[in-house]
Amino acid sequence: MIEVNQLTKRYGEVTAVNGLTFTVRPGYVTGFLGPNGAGKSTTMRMILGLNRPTSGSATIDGRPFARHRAGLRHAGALLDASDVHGGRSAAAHLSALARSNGLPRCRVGEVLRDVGLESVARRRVAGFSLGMRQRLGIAAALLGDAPVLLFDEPVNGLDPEGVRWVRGLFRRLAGEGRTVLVSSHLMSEMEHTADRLIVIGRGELIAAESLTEFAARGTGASVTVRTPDPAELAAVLAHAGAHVRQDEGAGLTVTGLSAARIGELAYERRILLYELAPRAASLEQAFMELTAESADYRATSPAGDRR
Ligand SMILES: Nc1ncnc2c1ncn2[C@@H]1O[C@H](COP(=O)(O)OP(=O)(O)OP(=O)(O)O)[C@@H](O)[C@H]1O
Repeated sequence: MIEVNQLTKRYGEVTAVNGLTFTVRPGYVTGFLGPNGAGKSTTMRMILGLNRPTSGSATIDGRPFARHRAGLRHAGALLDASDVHGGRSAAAHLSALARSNGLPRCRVGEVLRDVGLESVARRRVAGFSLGMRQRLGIAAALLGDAPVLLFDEPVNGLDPEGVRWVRGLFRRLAGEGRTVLVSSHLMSEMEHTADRLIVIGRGELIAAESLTEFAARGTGASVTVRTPDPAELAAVLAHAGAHVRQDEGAGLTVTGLSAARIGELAYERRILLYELAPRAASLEQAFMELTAESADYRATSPAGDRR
């Protein structure tokens, strides 16, 4: 489990992370999302003890990472795939890591197999593509067979087959009961990978919840209602502040009221309901809406419309 409590990091005038509090639970893939510059990498580096917080704390299984004596056995991470000595082979790079962390040499062959780099194990990393470097970075994260794993933008440079593979890998790792935190600035990458989301913008927490809960926050969220008396129900709901659209047949599409509130109002007026179905907004839409204010670098249309 990763626990972040009131974590703050300032670089001079820049506040990269501002009072972040969240928990990342074992057994799930948790997506760590935010626009470019939101503070994801800085937060991950603080969790791993590589950056010192200005204030607040981050712990892995109850202790700061630096206080875990067997570092890589406790938490593995892919932070920057280009951060490898190009003159070394993949196997030599992983062997050096295994040696310095007191891990058995046999792990090197195992993780190279896990990430599909077995056939190029003896090749110099300088000749690797970005996708191969990502796989090598993932292999390094897996080396210690750690219960807690962090991956910063792991999908960068992977081809579609690689993306599918990495999704399957994260699901398997979470299925084994590990804590898996994966950062991305794209909701489309997380939609099919993550069970839960932590969303930040300008260093501050926007959401920490399931995908379903997050999607329900978008303004595109609506409730479909069917009743034998649509005109009367539409009038009641409009009076309560909802926007109501009458669909073909006896259906209404309602925005601005929860399904629970619609059910209560119908019950109070003794209006029969045949169907009461919440429809979530798309995750992408919710993400764009909730982070619009905090996106530093987003193109605007000529009219300045940010949607
Ligand atoms: N060493 C540093 N010195 C000064 N400012 C920094 C430093 N590291 C990060 N920042 C600033 O902190 C903010 C957060 O950066 P960070 O790299 O953590 O964001 P991110 O969410 O990982 O972004 P991206 O998706 O673009 O990788 C940015 O404004 C960045 O310019």
